[in-house]
Amino acid sequence: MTTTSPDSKIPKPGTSDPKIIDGRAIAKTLTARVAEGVRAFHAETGATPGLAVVLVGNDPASEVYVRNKALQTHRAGMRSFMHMLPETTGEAELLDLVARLNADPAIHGILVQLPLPKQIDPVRVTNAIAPEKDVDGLGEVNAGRLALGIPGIVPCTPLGCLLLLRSVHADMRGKHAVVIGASNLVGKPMGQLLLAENCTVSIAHIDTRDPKGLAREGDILVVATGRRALVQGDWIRPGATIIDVGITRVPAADGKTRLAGDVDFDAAYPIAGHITPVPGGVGPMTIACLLHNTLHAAQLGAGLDRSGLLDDLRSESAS
Ligand SMILES: Nc1nc2c(c(=O)[nH]1)N[C@@H](CN(C=O)c1ccc(C(=O)N[C@@H](CCC(=O)O)C(=O)O)cc1)CN2
Repeated sequence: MTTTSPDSKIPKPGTSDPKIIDGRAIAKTLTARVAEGVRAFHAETGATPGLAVVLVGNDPASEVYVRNKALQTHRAGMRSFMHMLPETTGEAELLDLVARLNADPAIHGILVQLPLPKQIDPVRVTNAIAPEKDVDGLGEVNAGRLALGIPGIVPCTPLGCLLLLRSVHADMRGKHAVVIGASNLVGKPMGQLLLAENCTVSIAHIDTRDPKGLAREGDILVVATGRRALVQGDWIRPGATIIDVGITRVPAADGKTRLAGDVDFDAAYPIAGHITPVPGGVGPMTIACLLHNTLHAAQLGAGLDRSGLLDDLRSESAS
């Protein structure tokens, strides 16, 4: 079970601290708009968007994420198709399932939960998903479209981070955005999205000589390394906006576990202008954006293009 540490200074999301970017609240608004869009889609086409989620193995965190994805897919009025495969599944077997899902007209979106067991190449699998059903946006077609600035499906976590940033920045033009972490899942697509906002973008990775010095230059700092509390107060430019993508389960004093981010929240909070908490920041946005991408894929498949949902999420308070 997950709890918040009793001695943490992290204010609870929803307590209306203007410094805290409340991912749960923004995700709730997006999810409600997706549900409205699903009803309209059904009224117009008679069809219901369907999402297939594939989990290979029994990683406990992945099991929680896929269960939440199925639950929220149902709540948004869409159909959910779960495929739970054993840890020993071979790549050919998984590719065979992906091919069947590609051919199934009831399925508009396909997501293969990451990480995959070591005998399976994640790049080969994500590239096997039909680009129009690739709601994770991780295949080479959608990744290429993002890099070229052509409309496509955008990966869920970076898209969620962008929406959180837009809730506090009406215009990001000219800001120096520093991304710590260069993964295909978050860091690289995040860099592309920030570039599309006309930010000056730096991406730090494992061989970057002075990540702390680079981070201190950032008006915007997005941290996605999987290294708990890597970013301390002296990594942060005063007034910067901090987006913490990290989620690590750590033992808590009461014998349970709690979630911690890549940013030391208590050290960063007094220095930052705006900051996301963990939990309650980026995580809920990942699932809300998955629902958005599934509806969007269904709309495109039916010849309807209604991608305007996201633009409505700009906050009136953004400056
Ligand atoms: N194919 C993919 N695999 C993975 C992705 C992805 O986008 N596509 N992202 C991550 C995990 N992830 C979604 O799959 C994810 C992570 C966290 C949350 C979330 O809601 N977190 C909550 C806390 C939930 C809890 O109590 O555990 C929060 O931060 O508030 C949702 C989805 C890796 N794999």
